[in-house]
Amino acid sequence: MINVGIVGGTGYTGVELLRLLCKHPQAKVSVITSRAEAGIPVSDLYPNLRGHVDLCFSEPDVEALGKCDVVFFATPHGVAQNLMPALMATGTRVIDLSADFRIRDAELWAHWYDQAHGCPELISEAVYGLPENNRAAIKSARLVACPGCYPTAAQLGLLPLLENELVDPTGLIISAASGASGAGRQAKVGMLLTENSGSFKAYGVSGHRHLPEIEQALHDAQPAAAVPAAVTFVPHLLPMVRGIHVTSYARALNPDTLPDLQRVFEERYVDEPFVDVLPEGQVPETRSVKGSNMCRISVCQPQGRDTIVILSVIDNLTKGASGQAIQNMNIMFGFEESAGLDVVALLP
Ligand SMILES: NC(=O)C1=CN([C@@H]2O[C@H](COP(=O)(O)OP(=O)(O)OC[C@H]3O[C@@H](n4cnc5c(N)ncnc54)[C@H](OP(=O)(O)O)[C@@H]3O)[C@@H](O)[C@H]2O)C=CC1
Ligand SMILES: CC(=O)N[C@@H](CCC(=O)OP(=O)(O)O)C(=O)O
Repeated sequence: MINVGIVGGTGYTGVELLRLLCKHPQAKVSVITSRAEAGIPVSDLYPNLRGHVDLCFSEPDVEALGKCDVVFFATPHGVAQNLMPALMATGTRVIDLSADFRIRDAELWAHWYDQAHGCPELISEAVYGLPENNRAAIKSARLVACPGCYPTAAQLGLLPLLENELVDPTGLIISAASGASGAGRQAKVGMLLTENSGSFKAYGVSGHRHLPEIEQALHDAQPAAAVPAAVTFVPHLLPMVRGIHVTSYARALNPDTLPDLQRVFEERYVDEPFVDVLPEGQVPETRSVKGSNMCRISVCQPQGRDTIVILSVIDNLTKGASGQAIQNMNIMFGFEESAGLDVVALLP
């Protein structure tokens, strides 16, 4: 049994970590932090955890966290990077759900996140935590940077095409939509029920901070990588709580010699416990992954034309954040990859 610490336990990804970890056969949460709720029992704030989590929130404290085998950061960007040097000096391993260590170029990070990076010296050590692409490096990592929610769904949809050099990497279009829990628990007017229920809109059209992360990952996916991947990424806000739906469009490089795409996807993910390629002709729904760590994908070539359409859905809080973080923990500690994650989606 390993001891787990969570920094940022009152947020949506923090409480999702607790929901899953309290049933994990080989991990026990022993420290859970919140500055605002320090001293309060977890079950007072989250009654679904009553009888499952017998802990109080505490102030973030490096000494207490350093006694854990692994610490999850479920904090806004800019937080993990400041605590990281002291925490890693204790020898504990770290899984960061925030964006702090996802982008290899510290200046690019500073540009998109509008602040200087507080710990550039550890960026090169961080391993990007998309298990479907990086399992071997995750296993031995001391610091794992979990992918963002949109980047997870977008990459899983596009990787098979880019890895096989089937599509033009410079003309990728990713149209994505997320439920409101993607924005976190902090009060924001735009996230009020009265502001977004019964309505649908795009945001971040001129530039969203997930763009450089997606481009970096898709560029890495190409074997030759001669041309940088260039993506048009447009996120939307869906009037629901959980779920991400991504529609990606990619133009075939050689439409006349395209292989059977359904087979390409099925073969790419045949051994993946958390990627489900749907049978030809079916489309994925967000409700089919709600509360689960699954990504469901379908691929289609409408009218046999040059543009390939890939649909991918995840739960932003599970495969898009906390479930994927636990999947990474399982890999790092040599546990069954699906330990604690064998959850069937909640439908209806
Ligand atoms: N929501 C989602 O779908 C996804 C989120 N992420 C990322 O995961 C991270 C957490 O997201 P989410 O759970 O939505 O965020 P929330 O805003 O819901 O929660 C943030 C948590 O961090 C704590 N916190 C805030 N500031 C600090 C600080 N300076 N020091 C220590 N703790 C702090 C808060 O508690 P307190 O202030 O009391 O200490 C709270 O528990 C973010 O980086 C987010 O971008 C990634 C993928 C998907
Ligand atoms: C609906 C909504 O607002 N979604 C958030 C998702 C960002 C997120 O979760 O941040 P990271 O994955 O980078 O940590 C947004 O667009 O800012």
